[in-house]
Amino acid sequence: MTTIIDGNEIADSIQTDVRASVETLTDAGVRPGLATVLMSEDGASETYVSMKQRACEELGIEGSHHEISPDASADALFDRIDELNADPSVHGILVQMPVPDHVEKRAVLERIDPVKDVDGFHPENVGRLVAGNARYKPCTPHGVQKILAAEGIETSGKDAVVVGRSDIVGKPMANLLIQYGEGGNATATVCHSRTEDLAEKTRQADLLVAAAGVPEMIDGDMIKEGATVVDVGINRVDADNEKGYELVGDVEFESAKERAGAITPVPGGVGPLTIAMLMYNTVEAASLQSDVPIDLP
Ligand SMILES: Nc1nc(=O)c2c([nH]1)NC[C@@H]1CN(c3ccc(C(=O)N[C@@H](CCC(=O)O)C(=O)O)cc3)C=[N+]21
Repeated sequence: MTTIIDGNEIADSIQTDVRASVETLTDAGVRPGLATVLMSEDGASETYVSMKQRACEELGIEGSHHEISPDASADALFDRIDELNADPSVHGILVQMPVPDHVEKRAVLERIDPVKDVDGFHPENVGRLVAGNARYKPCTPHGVQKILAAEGIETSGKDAVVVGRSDIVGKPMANLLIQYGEGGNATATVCHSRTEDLAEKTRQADLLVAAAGVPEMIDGDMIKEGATVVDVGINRVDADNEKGYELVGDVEFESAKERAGAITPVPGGVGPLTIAMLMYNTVEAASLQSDVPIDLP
């Protein structure tokens, strides 16, 4: 029997722990604060940012949202980041990606105070992660590790294949998988658009993480019998419904579930964990910046 992993349930349980830490901090006079910054009019980006703000509200985190016109200068964004860096009530800053083409993404990530970088994208935090001394683990790969832990899926000694080499998912995911400790000790292979014979690689995987951003590119034929399949893709494809689109993953769910031992759906798989781990990193950030200890698993 294939296990269909319930990401919402795992995210809820993490949020319960996060809520307890929010209370610890608030009782000590520190209300955790997260600032989201959006420089885009893209519908999906607006949806994701509002989901993050809603999660803040539910957990007692002070959320503030900042919109900057996509036509504004890069300096308008940098000035706002500087203000948020200097604001002691803001412990975490998230600049929603993508930013417009005239704004250099790298410069944005480097502008955020690394202690407030709850995405974990600043080069200092990337370096710390690779060195095995992470400050904030990037939310999506960290969420994948939480899914594996919640389902009791062993990674140690296993063949893990990550499809996609992005800075926000593929690279940090592979790094976490090869690290010492729980959720690590795997043999990780990273595949991408130039990989020759992708299916030959994915069929070796005990754990397959699909994070290429290509709708339904992984089908059942590419999956080893009994493998764990984690689908990170969240793709909007045109559909004949009132929204005009539906969400599909990077995995063709119907054929994949016939082969997988366990599989995450889209929606309701990794997505909710990404939000939960952002909240987790925000309370970590508040604790670090205030020296009030918290106890998060
Ligand atoms: N600086 C930055 N940090 C991010 O973490 C970041 C970002 N930029 N840019 C865009 C991506 C995308 N992302 C999602 C998070 C949760 C869901 C999620 O919860 N999805 C629901 C469905 C949502 C729906 O209905 O549209 C689900 O999968 O069940 C989706 C997408 C965070 N991102």
